[in-house]
Amino acid sequence: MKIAVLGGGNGSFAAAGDLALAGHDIRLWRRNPGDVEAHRAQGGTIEVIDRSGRRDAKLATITSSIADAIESANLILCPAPAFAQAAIAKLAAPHLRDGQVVFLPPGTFGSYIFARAARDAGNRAEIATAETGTLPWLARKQGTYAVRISGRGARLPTGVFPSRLAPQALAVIGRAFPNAIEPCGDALSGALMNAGPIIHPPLITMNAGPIEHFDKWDIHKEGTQPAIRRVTDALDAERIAIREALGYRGPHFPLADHYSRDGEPWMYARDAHEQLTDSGDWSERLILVEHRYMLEDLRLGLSFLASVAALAGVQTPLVKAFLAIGSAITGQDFAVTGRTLSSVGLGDLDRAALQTHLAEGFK
Ligand SMILES: NC(=O)C1=CN([C@@H]2O[C@H](COP(=O)(O)OP(=O)(O)OC[C@H]3O[C@@H](n4cnc5c(N)ncnc54)[C@H](OP(=O)(O)O)[C@@H]3O)[C@@H](O)[C@H]2O)C=CC1
Ligand SMILES: CC(C)(CO)C(=O)C(=O)O
Repeated sequence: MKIAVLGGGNGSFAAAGDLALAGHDIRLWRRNPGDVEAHRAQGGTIEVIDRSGRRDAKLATITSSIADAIESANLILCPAPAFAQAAIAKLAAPHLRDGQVVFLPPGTFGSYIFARAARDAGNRAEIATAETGTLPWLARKQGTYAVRISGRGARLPTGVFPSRLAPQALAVIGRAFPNAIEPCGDALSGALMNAGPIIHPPLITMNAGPIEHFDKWDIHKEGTQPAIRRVTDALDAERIAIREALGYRGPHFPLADHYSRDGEPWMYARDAHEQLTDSGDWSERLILVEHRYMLEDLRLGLSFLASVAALAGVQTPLVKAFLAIGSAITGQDFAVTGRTLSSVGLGDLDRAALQTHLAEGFK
């Protein structure tokens, strides 16, 4: 299948490399022409490192023209941080065509931002946008053209906008992720599966001391202690309460299952947490005020959860507490700079009107 992969971070390199090795025709788009030229000069490959060893994946195209990347792609994959979505969506919007599917792993409701950008660009093509709860690869770049994959997505709960197009959209996405895609309803349900805003805020704020003191700190190894896990579970309970109040059925993919040795498997294979900590790749230098854990998951992810909680009538004391702590750490008011239903253009809708819009799309 022809797949456009947008972005140049860990997730985009893992996606491009892994899907090329699986036999797909990969068109990688990056914003910086210099990075694209250098990658072409290197030969246009990505070295994928995993339990099977090291393999070179040859990409079909590497380009800084998003139109070229998207043209004739069946699936457009955007594994970029949520704060990049609006800019990328605006560039892609005029070029999207009937039948194409845009998939954001994960999304923070970015699937709606892509759909609205197409609409705002006057593009009336019948496209579907979709999102799931995590990146289908636990991945860190190892140098400029190599990426280590420590785990892969096994179950990807996926919501689609508009949800009336879900059967067609999920069939396309399923060709790239065989046996992993699980329909979870509309795009808001997909957004409410996102694990990043649950796992990262407690890890980075409760580890703020060691993160700032040491050159490198592994938030998943030494940084994941029982008190933090208890807070993460309580924060996750707020996310699940929002889902239930809005009528979304389970499974809700509680984050606790990610750490568990029995019970329901989570989104990655059962030993993923151990694989991740054993890799050593998450022993990182984190600049708290700049890192995506703060500016993506805490600022955008939790502010979005807070706004949906308000619509659903659910109390979310921990969501609010972490937003306040994040704002204090960064000196930025996340109530102003965050993502909300209003900031994506849905502030005027009540619950029923929102659910109809998510099912039907733009008229
Ligand atoms: N990595 C992982 O293991 C996991 C990641 N996730 C999630 O997956 C997503 C991707 O994560 P990851 O790849 O690690 O993140 P990175 O921090 O590696 O992504 C950064 C990349 O995003 C691209 N980017 C940033 N801003 C823009 C922009 N305005 N326009 C175009 N491209 C932009 C840049 O590409 P360029 O270099 O070309 O400029 C940059 O290299 C995030 O939502 C993350 O939370 C979830 C679970 C695991
Ligand atoms: C590995 C994981 C799931 C937790 O930090 C992640 O989201 C990341 O590295 O960005």
